[in-house]
Amino acid sequence: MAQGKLIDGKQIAAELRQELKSEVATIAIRGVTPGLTVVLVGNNMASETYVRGKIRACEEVGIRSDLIRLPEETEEDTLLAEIDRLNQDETVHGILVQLPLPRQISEEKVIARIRPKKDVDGFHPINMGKLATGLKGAFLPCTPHGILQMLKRSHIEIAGKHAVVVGRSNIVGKPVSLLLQKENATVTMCHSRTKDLAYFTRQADILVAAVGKYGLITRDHVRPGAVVIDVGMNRSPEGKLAGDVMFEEVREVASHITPVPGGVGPMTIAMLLYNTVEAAKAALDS
Ligand SMILES: Nc1nc(=O)c2c([nH]1)NC[C@@H]1CN(c3ccc(C(=O)N[C@@H](CCC(=O)O)C(=O)O)cc3)C=[N+]21
Ligand SMILES: [Mg+2]
Repeated sequence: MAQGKLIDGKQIAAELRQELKSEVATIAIRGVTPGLTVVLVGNNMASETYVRGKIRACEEVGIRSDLIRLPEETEEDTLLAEIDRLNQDETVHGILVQLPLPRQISEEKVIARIRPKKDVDGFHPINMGKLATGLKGAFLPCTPHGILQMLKRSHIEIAGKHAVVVGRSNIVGKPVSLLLQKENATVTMCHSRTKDLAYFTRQADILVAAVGKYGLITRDHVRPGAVVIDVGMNRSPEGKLAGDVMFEEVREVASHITPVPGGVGPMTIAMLLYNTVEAAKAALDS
């Protein structure tokens, strides 16, 4: 049986971290250590895992990381005041408030409060707006940027190709479609209200699945030879970490495919480090 090539996000992310490590060393000569502060509110099991991964990755490349833990019942004003303090702190180049937040706190308000220059997630409306209008100097959101890096470093051509994005979230679907358009792909966006999803996905040269629904993309959704990027983070019925794509059967028709775990996730973290280093460099030059 034919097998699509694995796009090894874990491996590519490791390469990126090595590149960033030498970049950090160069900045250190000028007396600055890039600093990332992660704010974690409440007790979310998945968030604990992700935050641990981010902090370990920072250590590896020489980025100083701080973790601020706030209790589940934290009031919105308390968190906003904490962000104000971090906005003022010159040793903090990047601020990341781990999502989701407890229900009493508006994520929208919190994201808007972070200084755009420290918004290493790329979620602030200023950064999103810059991306949408093609203005320079925006932090690119980490998952979409990571996907682009995986495609480029796997020598997959984007220009002129039909990219189909399933999912329209602010964090992945919308920004990845903008980035793919910028790279001259023809982009189709699908979502939960799309009728006959397979009709659209079967036309994709590059298929990005970013819905968060186990088993959404089957062999029947994929054109032979397509490149398949799986952004989903779900549990299979057996309790294993799995994406939106039925990996084994889709791999038999795809030319390239990303696994879960070991695909998009590690790239997201690598691009967070990248943005933090960029933030520190920008602070040096200002
Ligand atoms: N402000 C904010 N920024 C984020 O970037 C952000 C967030 N909030 N909230 C949650 C999501 C999720 N996310 C992941 C990052 C890495 C992996 C990752 O490295 N996953 C590993 C597996 C990890 C495991 O074993 O569970 C992998 O795919 O190989 C997954 C998920 C970042 N997020
Ligand atoms: Mg909320």
